[in-house]
Amino acid sequence: MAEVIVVGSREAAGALVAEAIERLVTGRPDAVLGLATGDTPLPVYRALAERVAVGLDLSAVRGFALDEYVGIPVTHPESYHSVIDREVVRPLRLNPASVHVPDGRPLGIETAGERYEDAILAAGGVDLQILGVGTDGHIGFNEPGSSFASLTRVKTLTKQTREDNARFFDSVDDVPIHSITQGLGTILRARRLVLLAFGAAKAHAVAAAVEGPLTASVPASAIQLHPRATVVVDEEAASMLTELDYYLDAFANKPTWDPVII
Ligand SMILES: N[C@@H]1[C@@H](O)[C@H](O)[C@@H](COP(=O)(O)O)O[C@@H]1O
Repeated sequence: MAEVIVVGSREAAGALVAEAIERLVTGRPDAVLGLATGDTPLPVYRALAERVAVGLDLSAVRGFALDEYVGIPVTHPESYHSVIDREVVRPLRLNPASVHVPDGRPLGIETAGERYEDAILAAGGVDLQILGVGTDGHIGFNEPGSSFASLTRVKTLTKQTREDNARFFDSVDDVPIHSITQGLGTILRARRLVLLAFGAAKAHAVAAAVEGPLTASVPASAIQLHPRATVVVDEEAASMLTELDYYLDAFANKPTWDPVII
């Protein structure tokens, strides 16, 4: 099962995951990070940027974003190319040439998924994958029904996801209909998974992912198949977990030899 860690705030979650990433990179300067977009991972990136400001060197780190919209120019401010550049590459002083985002441009889109898979394999795989979760239980843009074996490919977004993401665009009609996303099979190959979720709106998705049946209807439930998955949530996002007391107890009694996340 996934290890569940309940934190008091988004900032505390960011600090916890940033510390694990610093440990990872200290041991392996060219570690490969799986990068999520959305609001959820921002506290992690902010906490890492603070560490970079006081000397942490992430310049050899490599990165692979989870997903990208299809059908908007890469230069669009809400393309995940732009978001990753703005929220991750620049503040963390990563080498832009080492950070990859799926190619959502129409030309060659049929083979873009395969090319992305090849690039991840050539990099030696993802060491630590950061994940958020959609209110409908999607991870990346793997909408409900996505195969647990899926690899990077084009997915049609659900109405719910387009409505959730409309806040980044002028209107819901401006949210692209298609995306290109790492598959659940791709995500499960990462050596470590860290799924973050904050706020009551995510409580249902978190409970379904951690404790619900393994089902393609809740793509995030795929994390139950991963041997090293950690779920970092605030109290609101944890509020529908039936076994909450057990998770709190397990974390309070975590063996000292067992590091948090990494
Ligand atoms: N493709 C992204 C997901 O990777 C992200 O997890 C989800 C939740 O977003 P937020 O973290 O803003 O709630 O939104 C988008 O759909």
